[in-house]
Amino acid sequence: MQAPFTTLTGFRAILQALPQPDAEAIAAAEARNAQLTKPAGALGRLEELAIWYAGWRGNGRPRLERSQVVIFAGNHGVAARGVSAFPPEVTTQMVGNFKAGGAAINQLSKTFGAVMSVVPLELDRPTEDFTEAPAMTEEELVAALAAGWEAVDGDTDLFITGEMGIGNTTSAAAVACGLFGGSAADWTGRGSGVDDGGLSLKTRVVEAGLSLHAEALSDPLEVLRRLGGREVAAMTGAIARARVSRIPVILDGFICCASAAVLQALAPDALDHAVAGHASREGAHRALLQKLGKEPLLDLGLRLGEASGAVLALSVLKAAIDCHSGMATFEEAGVSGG
Ligand SMILES: O=C(O)c1ccc[n+]([C@@H]2O[C@H](COP(=O)([O-])O)[C@@H](O)[C@H]2O)c1
Ligand SMILES: Cc1cc2nc[nH]c2cc1C
Repeated sequence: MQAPFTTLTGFRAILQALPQPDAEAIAAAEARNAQLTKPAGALGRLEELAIWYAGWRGNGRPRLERSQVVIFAGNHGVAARGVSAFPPEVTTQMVGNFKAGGAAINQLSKTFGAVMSVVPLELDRPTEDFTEAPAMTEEELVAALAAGWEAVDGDTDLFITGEMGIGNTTSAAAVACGLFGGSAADWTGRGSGVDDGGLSLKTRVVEAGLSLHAEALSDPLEVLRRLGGREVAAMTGAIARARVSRIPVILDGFICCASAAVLQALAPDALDHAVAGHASREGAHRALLQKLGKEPLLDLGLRLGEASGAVLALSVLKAAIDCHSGMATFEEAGVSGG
């Protein structure tokens, strides 16, 4: 579906009129949950997950049959500053690997039956180095938001987005710092594996970006335009599209959550359709999840990105829905209630 906005004003307006989950489906799911053959609350967070999912799908006894995973890839001008453990050409090389089926996310998507695709965003035209200029023009930001929006299949039951972009933990740290304040050091981490020297350089780079753009950071979309990147913005657009179509989302790691945070800053309920898939090993991911008010489903020490943690969490969500929709009630099974 073509994005229903061609300007940032248009994108902003969409976020001011978001649909809510279906209250009747939530009530039906709660009633069903109370009758299932288990002590009340014994399935812990699985119960909340199933009821949350039922609300967004508008069905008190939902199914999860079609999951979509989209990986957005972008290159960052700021990568030339030496903020990553890997050279910038790895972004394009990994896109080749995704297309050939050789990356972790290809295997994980296969394991959990998700349809995965990759969307490279002008890889031969990196964003501007945000320590010197805004990363993107307004037109470039709108194009990236629209690319994200248009990548979502309106018929999917669940949406997951991830990214590939050398330098993007620097960009995501700057976006998080721009949105939430604090010092650059609060938001920077080792990304793809920089050493102590790399981490202190990266922190100085984030500081320089924040200081250059300090006067313009009260608007979350300006934070995204000045400090973000194409794949960061595409994830923002995709998560927004899923919200508008009432498609539940599982968030991935640090970069994905920085993209999502922009939406929350624009509309406080914009992420009600999203759960946090996992806690990444990236230093500031937990702090970011706290700002989003999200408790991660998994904590496996991952720091890969490319939607890997979110797709692993899909297994938990699927299990929750299968229990909710497949279990017998006390009456059906002839089991005495407590
Ligand atoms: O998802 C995460 O939390 C995460 C944490 C560390 C690294 N990454 C991945 O590593 C790349 C960014 O690392 P860097 O050091 O180049 O900024 C990018 O392709 C991300 O997918 C992702
Ligand atoms: C090899 C490699 C694979 C990745 N996948 C997601 N981010 C990545 C970063 C690197 C460096």
